[in-house]
Amino acid sequence: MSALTVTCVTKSYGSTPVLTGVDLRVPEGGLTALLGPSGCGKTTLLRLIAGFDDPDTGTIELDGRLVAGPDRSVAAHRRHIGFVPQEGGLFPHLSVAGNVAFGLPRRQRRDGGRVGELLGLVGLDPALAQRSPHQLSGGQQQRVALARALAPEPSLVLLDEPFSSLDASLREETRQAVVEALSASGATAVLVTHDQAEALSMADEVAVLRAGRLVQLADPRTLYRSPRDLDVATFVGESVVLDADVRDGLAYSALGVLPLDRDCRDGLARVLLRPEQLRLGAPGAGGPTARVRGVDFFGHDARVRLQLPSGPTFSARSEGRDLPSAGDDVSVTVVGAALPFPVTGAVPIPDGVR
Ligand SMILES: Nc1ncnc2c1ncn2[C@@H]1O[C@H](COP(=O)(O)OP(=O)(O)OP(=O)(O)O)[C@@H](O)[C@H]1O
Repeated sequence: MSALTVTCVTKSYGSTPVLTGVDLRVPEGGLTALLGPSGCGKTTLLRLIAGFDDPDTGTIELDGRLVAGPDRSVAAHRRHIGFVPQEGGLFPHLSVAGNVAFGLPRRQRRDGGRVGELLGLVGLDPALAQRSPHQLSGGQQQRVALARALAPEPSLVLLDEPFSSLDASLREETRQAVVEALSASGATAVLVTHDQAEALSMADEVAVLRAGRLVQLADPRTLYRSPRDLDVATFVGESVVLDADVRDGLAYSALGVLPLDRDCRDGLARVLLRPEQLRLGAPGAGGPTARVRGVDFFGHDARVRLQLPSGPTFSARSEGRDLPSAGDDVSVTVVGAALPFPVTGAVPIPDGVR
């Protein structure tokens, strides 16, 4: 059964539509990320689910129970939903234990064991229980906020960009702790994020929102490998987009003749590759030659920015060793298949490679 079912939800503020016909199902025990650029309606959808606002049309069901719909709006505090806001929202005058116990049913509030259990669940040392929130790091505060949200064993936990205020190293560690805690508790969760890496690495399913519409709902691998369109493709990861002529199942492109990983009718198309599919070698080692325009070094790997003699630019991902330098010429070969998107109508071929 779906823990959360959103059906054809629409919401406008004044005359501005913010959500249009959104359908979403979140399976029980799953973590679904709502991913989209700023202003696409993620927070609005989360607020409607939480009961902080009502949809104009459509319905929301939690565990099969209608909580929002025509003539029905169950109050937020009766929806049995846990909420983890952007910056934790801990009560500053309460200790860690006080904050966590606040989420517990009244009869369990004096049960120190349960507080310790919840702190353990989110990977925090129970010795922190008597600290004040301001004596914790940002990541620890977010874990306490999650422990508080999980305490009453809610039907659903909503997390609104909970890692956005954390620095990179803390963010990684906190994400992992949150995924583990959610999984161990069996909770169903919806995470709002505009960070594609966060969505792909944490979620069981990712719902991509664009301008108030849900454009794709898929597991992370499917989303990355088979995005519904090029906008989704470039939003969920770095992309190499080539103009191509498709004939008999092959794409004739500036990077050579590429196999396709799904059927595509003959004619003009754009094809998608991911930068990690490109291999760089000495000039003449196979594939076209490109000039290195720059290298962004990340340690574990690097982004090599390239340009073909005919003008188009694109990037490859290369291992951190033996990297070329700006001004070098390299050969570019493609590993694996390209994903085709037929170009409909008489669309002029723009840049070629992005
Ligand atoms: N209470 C409101 N009144 C009027 N317009 C609003 C209101 N809340 C949100 N909006 C508008 O609705 C649109 C969607 O906002 P929302 O906060 O849901 O987007 P978002 O995807 O969560 O963005 P972000 O990632 O920046 O938080 C925006 O254009 C925003 O200005």
